Amino acid sequence: MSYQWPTLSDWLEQLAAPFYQQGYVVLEQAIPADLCEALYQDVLQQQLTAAGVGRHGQHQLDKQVRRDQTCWLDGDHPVQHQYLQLMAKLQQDMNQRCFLGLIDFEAHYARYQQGDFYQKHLDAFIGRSNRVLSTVCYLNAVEQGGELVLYDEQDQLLSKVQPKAGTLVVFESCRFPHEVLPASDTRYSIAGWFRHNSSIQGRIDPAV
Ligand SMILES: O=C(O)CCC(=O)C(=O)O
Ligand SMILES: [Fe+2]
Repeated sequence: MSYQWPTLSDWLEQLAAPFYQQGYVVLEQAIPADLCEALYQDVLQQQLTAAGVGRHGQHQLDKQVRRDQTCWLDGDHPVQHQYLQLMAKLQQDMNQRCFLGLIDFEAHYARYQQGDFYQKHLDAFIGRSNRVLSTVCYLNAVEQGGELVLYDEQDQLLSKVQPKAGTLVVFESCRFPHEVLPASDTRYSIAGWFRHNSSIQGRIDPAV
């Protein structure tokens, strides 16, 4: 896989323009091809563990809801740091253009193996989470299965995304229900969330 990555300002424009119009964007070839390849090699080395639902003591392993395996990104690791730096640029730009007040970004690698899925859900509920924008970046191409399906607020199908290395999806966390259909081929991605700074009942990031 190789492609020419645009200038930073073109990149930001390609993401921001559709996002501003519709609250979500699906952009192919959205991270540099060599970075994508390095992240893919990196995730293959990681110890991934079964993902849970909820946080802060309410963390549950719920295999009815999701079956992926995850590992949080760590800014001390050079390749992961590069990805986080790129997302920091996006954060800055989103704050300037859309006044979102994002202060922070958290992200994890995820692996969906054959049969793994994530049922339809929202990443945040108004007043119950600091997650503002959800991001998913795909690290490998899959022939079939594992599509991300995005719905609108009326539960109408908006977009079905076939994972492809370098594709980035960004959407408003509390607005778009979405699901991951059962994977056939093993599928690697980075799911991340930009957050803002309101504490809710004294906690910075309660369960979603
Ligand atoms: O991997 C995807 O396409 C979406 C994952 C997701 O919805 C999540 O981790 O919350
Ligand atoms: Fe999600």
